[in-house]
Amino acid sequence: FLKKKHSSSVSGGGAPLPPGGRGWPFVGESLEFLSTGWKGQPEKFIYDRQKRYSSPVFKTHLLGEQVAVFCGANGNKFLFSNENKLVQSWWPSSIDKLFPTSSQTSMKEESIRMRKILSKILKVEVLQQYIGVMDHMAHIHFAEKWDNKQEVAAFPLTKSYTFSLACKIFISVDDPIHVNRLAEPFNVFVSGLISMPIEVPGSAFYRAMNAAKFLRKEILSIIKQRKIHLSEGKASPTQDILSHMLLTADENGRFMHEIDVMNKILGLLIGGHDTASSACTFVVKYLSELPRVYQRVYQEQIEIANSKGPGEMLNWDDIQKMKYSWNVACEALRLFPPLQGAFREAIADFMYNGFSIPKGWKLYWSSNSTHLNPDIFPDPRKFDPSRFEGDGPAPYTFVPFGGGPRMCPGKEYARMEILVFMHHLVKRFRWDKIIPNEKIVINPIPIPTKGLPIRLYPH
Ligand code: HEM
Repeated sequence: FLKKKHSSSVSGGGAPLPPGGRGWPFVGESLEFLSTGWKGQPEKFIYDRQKRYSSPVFKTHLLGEQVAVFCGANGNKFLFSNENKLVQSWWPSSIDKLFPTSSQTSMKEESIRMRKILSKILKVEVLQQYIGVMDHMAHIHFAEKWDNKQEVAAFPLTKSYTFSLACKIFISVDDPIHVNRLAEPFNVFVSGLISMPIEVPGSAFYRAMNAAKFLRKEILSIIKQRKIHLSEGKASPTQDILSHMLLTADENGRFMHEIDVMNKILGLLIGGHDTASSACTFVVKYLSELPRVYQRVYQEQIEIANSKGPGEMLNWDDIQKMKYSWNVACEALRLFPPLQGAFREAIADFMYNGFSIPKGWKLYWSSNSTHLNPDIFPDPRKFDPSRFEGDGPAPYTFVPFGGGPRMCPGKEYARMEILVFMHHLVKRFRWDKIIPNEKIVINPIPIPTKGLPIRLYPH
């Protein structure tokens, strides 16, 4: 009884709108969009439509919004380089409601200001000082959760690694009881992020709102206590990202509101663990499948390990030496990008490729529209880290972290934590997958359905 809607193909100004469909009333094409991910093929939604409409931009209806999907390197370039000119960041309403802002200024101004502060705090010079902490935390993690085990499930463990790292480096929480108290509500919160924003008891969104309330209260009390400790000289101004955030002013000398600090910390804790744990999991998967790749990573990491004195921590130079390992991680990020893409909103009417894009439309870029394109990455399903040697992929084709002014501010942090993880893993073990063809789902990040159980063989 639900008839698919046909949409008009010409905008008010006369230029044609991009080709495409509207799908079903209310849900639009959301189910197809999400279900291709549940089936492990998120690229199918994009490639099917690109083929059907023979166009690098097509329109669709997702999450209650009229959306234009921009494809290919040119689409990425256009959206990334027109930030705050023709487009601005936009998040689905479920995310928006879970992250309210205290801001009195416009969304655009506020996000530019926040971005500047965040870039200052997550810049390489600040992060370098945490490599030793990451190394130490990784050591404890492996000693407690991997050593002396014959079999483990890699995904829950990588999640525990990235989450405990984030708790330590962002807010100096390292007591395992406290970390565990935060971990569960975080999982509930993340499950509600991409959901229908319906606040009825029992819905994913309702549970996420409750989890968010609890987490806000916890983080706010950590912030208040930290402020007191900083003023009394009992806490260090550089001990973690929270201290940096409280003490970093924008160019007008303004500090962040407590509420914004809380939301940013919440955002970092979320952005900073599920994505990176997915990346670590796929590194584990590919290293078990490809002994030659494993051997080269092992060689690289063992040379670094052997160059260290007893008890000497990894440092920034060591991270720079992990070139092959990073190429391997990049290839895993190309094949299974933790985030499939992100949204923007048109802040003016504009033309793209002969099509009219009306102000207010939501726009979407997707990493898979280039990552799995055989014209850009020949034999795209093949795992081949040499793609990243020399100059590497052409601009705007390899985009797991996005690009332009809104590129993921946690990229360097992620690189460090993934490489430190690889260092500890290969230094200790070889491993086999227990389930040879374990299914992968994308919901919304890619994960092996059974958590990637592996059998460990210590060196
Ligand atoms: C492998 C790991 C990661 C991947 C693949 C990844 C990817 C992305 C992508 C694609 C975006 C959206 C960019 C856009 O809107 O165009 C993003 C945004 C963001 N990421 Fe990451 N990320 C990762 C790790 C991290 C980490 C470790 C942190 C925190 C330390 C972080 C913090 C953020 C934040 C705060 C944003 C929002 C930025 C904004 O809206 O301006 N991410 N990330």
